[in-house]
Amino acid sequence: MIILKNINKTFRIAKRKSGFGQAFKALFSREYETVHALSDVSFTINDGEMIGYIGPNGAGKSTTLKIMCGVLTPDNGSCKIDGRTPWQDRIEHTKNIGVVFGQRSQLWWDVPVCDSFELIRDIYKVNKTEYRHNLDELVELLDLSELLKTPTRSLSLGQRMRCELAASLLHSPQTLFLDEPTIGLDAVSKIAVRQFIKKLNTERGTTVILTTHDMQDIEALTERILLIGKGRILLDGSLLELKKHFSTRKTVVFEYNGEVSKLCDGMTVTEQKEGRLIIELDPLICSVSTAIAHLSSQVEVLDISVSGISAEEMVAVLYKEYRI
Ligand SMILES: Nc1ncnc2c1ncn2[C@@H]1O[C@H](COP(=O)(O)OP(=O)(O)OP(=O)(O)O)[C@@H](O)[C@H]1O
Repeated sequence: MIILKNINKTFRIAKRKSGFGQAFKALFSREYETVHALSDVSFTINDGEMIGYIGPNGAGKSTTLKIMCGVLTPDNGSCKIDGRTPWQDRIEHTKNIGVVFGQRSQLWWDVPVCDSFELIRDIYKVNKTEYRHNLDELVELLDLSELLKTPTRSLSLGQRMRCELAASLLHSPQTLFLDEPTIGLDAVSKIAVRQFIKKLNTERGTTVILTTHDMQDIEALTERILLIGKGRILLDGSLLELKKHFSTRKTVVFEYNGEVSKLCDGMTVTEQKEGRLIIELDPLICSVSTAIAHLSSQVEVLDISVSGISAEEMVAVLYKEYRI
């Protein structure tokens, strides 16, 4: 279980004006400014949950993750992960977590992937049987057999990300922190990585904390989202409930034969051509079933699809609403 209570973190940054004269002056007297990266951040995550931790650039996501991993110490507040304080019980804590930072690598650049894995086994002191079992499973699930003998520097981004995921899981951690795990991946690799994370959560019960700007990751993986903006937690809720709350309209696409002569109140046409009609519905005025009945009475309906707000649209609304 992860419990964060009133975590604050500030960074002190040296201010420097441009120009050689100012650079020289800064050698003798420096001015500093304080950045409040996290302000009173509190939340609880239960074992086996998969959380989407979202917010705009600079909101404080990576800082929170680094505190939870024990890399950064907060100014004050408490963080307990399975009863341990990450920055105080670092060795014991590290044995129980896996971390993937999409922009950084934990693999040794010039050595074959399998050698990096062996080094990780040594660092984490994973016993041979457990290592063999985990490696076999990960090689199969992530399709790594062709990659093990390749040096990391020769891997494509998607191949490296699959190896990074495997590296973070060789010691069977109970909690996995993922910071933008699908950044820069092509569509096929993204789907493979998402499927793997989902499987890990359902089959091994691994707790997953995922930060991403890719709302398709959120849509595919998480049921609960935590929204952070300007260092403060602004919202903590179920993705489905949020979507329902923000879904003030529905989009219905009709494929049909014939002539649509009239629409009813609450329907707005966004596109109409060659037997295809896309309408936006205001559900308070016109329900989906009313719209279907109304159009079916005029034309032969061949196909219908209904969609609500996407996670992407919802997050755009949220960011606007909270002015972050
Ligand atoms: N080491 C550091 N030194 C100084 N300021 C920092 C440091 N790390 C983070 N910050 C500042 O803290 C704030 C939060 O940064 P953080 O990296 O946590 O944001 P983020 O939500 O992960 O952003 P992104 O989505 O762009 O990765 C930012 O204003 C950032 O400039």
